[in-house]
Amino acid sequence: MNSLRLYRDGVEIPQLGLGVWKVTDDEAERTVLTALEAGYRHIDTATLYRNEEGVGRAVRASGIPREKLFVTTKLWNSDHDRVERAFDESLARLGLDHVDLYLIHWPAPKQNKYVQAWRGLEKIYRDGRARAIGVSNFTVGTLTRLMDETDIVPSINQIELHPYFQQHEMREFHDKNGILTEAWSPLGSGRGLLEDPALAVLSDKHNRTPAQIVLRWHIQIGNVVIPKSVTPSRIKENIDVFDFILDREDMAAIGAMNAGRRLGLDPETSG
Ligand SMILES: NC(=O)C1=CN([C@@H]2O[C@H](COP(=O)(O)OP(=O)(O)OC[C@H]3O[C@@H](n4cnc5c(N)ncnc54)[C@H](OP(=O)(O)O)[C@@H]3O)[C@@H](O)[C@H]2O)C=CC1
Ligand SMILES: O=C(O)C(=O)[C@@H](O)[C@H](O)C(=O)CO
Repeated sequence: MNSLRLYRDGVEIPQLGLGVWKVTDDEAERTVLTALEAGYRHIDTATLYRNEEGVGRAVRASGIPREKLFVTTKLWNSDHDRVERAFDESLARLGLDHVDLYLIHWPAPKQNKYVQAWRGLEKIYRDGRARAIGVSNFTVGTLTRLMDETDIVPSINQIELHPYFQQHEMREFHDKNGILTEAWSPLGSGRGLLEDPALAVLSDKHNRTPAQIVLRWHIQIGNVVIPKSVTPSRIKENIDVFDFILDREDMAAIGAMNAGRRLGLDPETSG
């Protein structure tokens, strides 16, 4: 499994992980165990997903040493002014004494508490209870304010990113500031991307599924990527993307799919 270096102090994040949004707590236990057995070592959950307990049960049942696993969870919008208590509640639900990555889930600019929330994550990081800290759904504006007003640069920004919504501006800003880009809804969240004819051509060329083509594209442009599936065959298929290469023509064909088509909420206006 490829890893990307997450932080200056050497924390590494597996480049591909399993996302579990919209997975029930019971389903999450089975799904995460299937993924760990398939070789995944990185799980992405959140307080919002209401499945941290199931993720924790799977982590313990797997028998895999904790230090071999990378667990991310996220601070929800309503907890921006109670960060340490919310973090303790997440650890308790997960049954863990630390997480590998803690994220602010959304900046929620209308409530204007994300700078205060980040200071709480800085303390959790300094106390060693999160090996790394980052953000999600931050924009150039909210990231710039965070970097101007606080001490630690976020290690990662998890944003909506897939062939229909390629986020060039954000990826360039991240690269300039040493922030990793992590792609949420990397497969287009089951809303038609994988049926795009351009992917069928590449699928035939490489004898790989459209999902594997898309995930390989993410890997080759340097994204951390967290596809979700509760289907065992797909969970296995999605991690089987490290033994083929998309050539320049293939990458250009996917690049041409960029349509500015956002599928999720707009960080500028939501929360
Ligand atoms: N920070 C944030 O605000 C957000 C974070 N996220 C994170 O990103 C993760 C991934 O995004 P998400 O929106 O869940 O969706 P994805 O883009 O990962 O797509 C998941 C959908 O694609 C289907 N699918 C998965 N693999 C395949 C395959 N190989 N072939 C065909 N279909 C496939 C799944 O079906 P099935 O499960 O039935 O197999 C599901 O319907 C989330 O789970 C969450 O962890 C997501 C949204 C927002
Ligand atoms: O809330 C929704 O409908 C979404 O679009 C998701 O982005 C959700 O807000 C979320 O943050 C999942 O991580």
